[in-house]
Amino acid sequence: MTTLSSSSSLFSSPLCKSRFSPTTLVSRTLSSSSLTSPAILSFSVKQHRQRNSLQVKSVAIPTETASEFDEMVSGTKRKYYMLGGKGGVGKTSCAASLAVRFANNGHPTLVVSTDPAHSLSDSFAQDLTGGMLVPVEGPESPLFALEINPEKAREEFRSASQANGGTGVKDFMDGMGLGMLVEQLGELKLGELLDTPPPGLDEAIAISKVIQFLESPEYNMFTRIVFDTAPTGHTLRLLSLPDFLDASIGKILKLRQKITSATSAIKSVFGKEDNKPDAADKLEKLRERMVKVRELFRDTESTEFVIVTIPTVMAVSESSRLSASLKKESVPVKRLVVNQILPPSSSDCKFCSIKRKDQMRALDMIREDSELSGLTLMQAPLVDMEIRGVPALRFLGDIIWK
Ligand SMILES: Nc1ncnc2c1ncn2[C@@H]1O[C@H](COP(=O)(O)OP(=O)(O)OP(=O)(O)O)[C@@H](O)[C@H]1O
Repeated sequence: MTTLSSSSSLFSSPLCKSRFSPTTLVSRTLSSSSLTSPAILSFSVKQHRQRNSLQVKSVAIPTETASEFDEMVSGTKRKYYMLGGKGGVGKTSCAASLAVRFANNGHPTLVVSTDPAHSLSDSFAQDLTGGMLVPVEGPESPLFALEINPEKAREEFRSASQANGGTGVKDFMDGMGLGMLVEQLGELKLGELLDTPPPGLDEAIAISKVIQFLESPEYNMFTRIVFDTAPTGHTLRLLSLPDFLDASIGKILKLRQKITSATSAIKSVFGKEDNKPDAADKLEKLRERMVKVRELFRDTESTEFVIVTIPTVMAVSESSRLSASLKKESVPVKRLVVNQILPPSSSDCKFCSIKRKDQMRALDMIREDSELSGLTLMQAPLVDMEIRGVPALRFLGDIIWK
């Protein structure tokens, strides 16, 4: 069994004389009056750690009012949670902890990393590479994790697209004096696009891959799907990418149609066989999945995008822009997780108190921000341990997702 260890404090700097021991574990909404002095629930990390190392089945966390998590967990209809934000703010930790929390509350859950720089394996302290679903040991209901291998997914996409403009078709068409039609395929530069993929392409392909998985009956059991998405820039490009790819593939398919009708006319004269039958089908399927990705992101019934941030001016500004872009793209956003908040320090640590003041200013900024103030705020403290493995994720999840 993995136990939580805390061998090193995050505050071992000479500036901080006392060992850091956070006690402010709270999730509140922005409508509450005292954001700058969050209510302190007397529930220490130490207590939590003790409970986890004893593997207590249900961790009783004091709650303030009807919980946000109640809403997230209710119903057996499948729901998708996409977690995204600036790099390094704790997206993976939050996504993995949410997945553990769902699984511990009766939902067979799948957690997927579509970030090309995966850290889900590190977070679960388990090897999840290989592009297949891997069972995660520990939670009460089934929890599976999946790291999509972007290279592999892209390769699949490439072979589908090349099959339409590849040498097989070209040679055949050249032979028939219709090579210029095939050249038009080249002008779409899909091959180039795959050699130097724009940010977002890997993710779009990864998400479409997940949809492909979920279409098969053996994956019907999952009622919660949590996505650990790539950092903000990728996510924003991803949102416009399906339209772009949809258009490109649409053009290719039209050309393919022209080629097919030209070849069948020639075939009927010369009796030649075209043995490239299913490439267009494959491409069409891919296009359909891209459209599904786009629809999934905008489906208010089943999907929610959760923005994860930290209380710094830079992160809050980026979150505000992300929220605006998501709104523009009609992606449903309701909650904002502010991670790594320093609890008030009882020691005379100057570094801690300056840092906390800065953080409180950033929280004020959130409250005053026109984009973010309408979101439900969920606060998570910076804890003095590495969030790794199911017990640690369970611990973090119980704090954030209340
Ligand atoms: N509340 C927290 N308290 C202490 N450490 C935390 C907390 N949240 C995250 N961390 C730590 O911060 C580091 C980065 O977290 P994580 O990998 O979840 O971020 P990320 O946003 O997914 O990063 P990337 O953008 O690089 O994928 C990890 O070492 C994680 O354990």
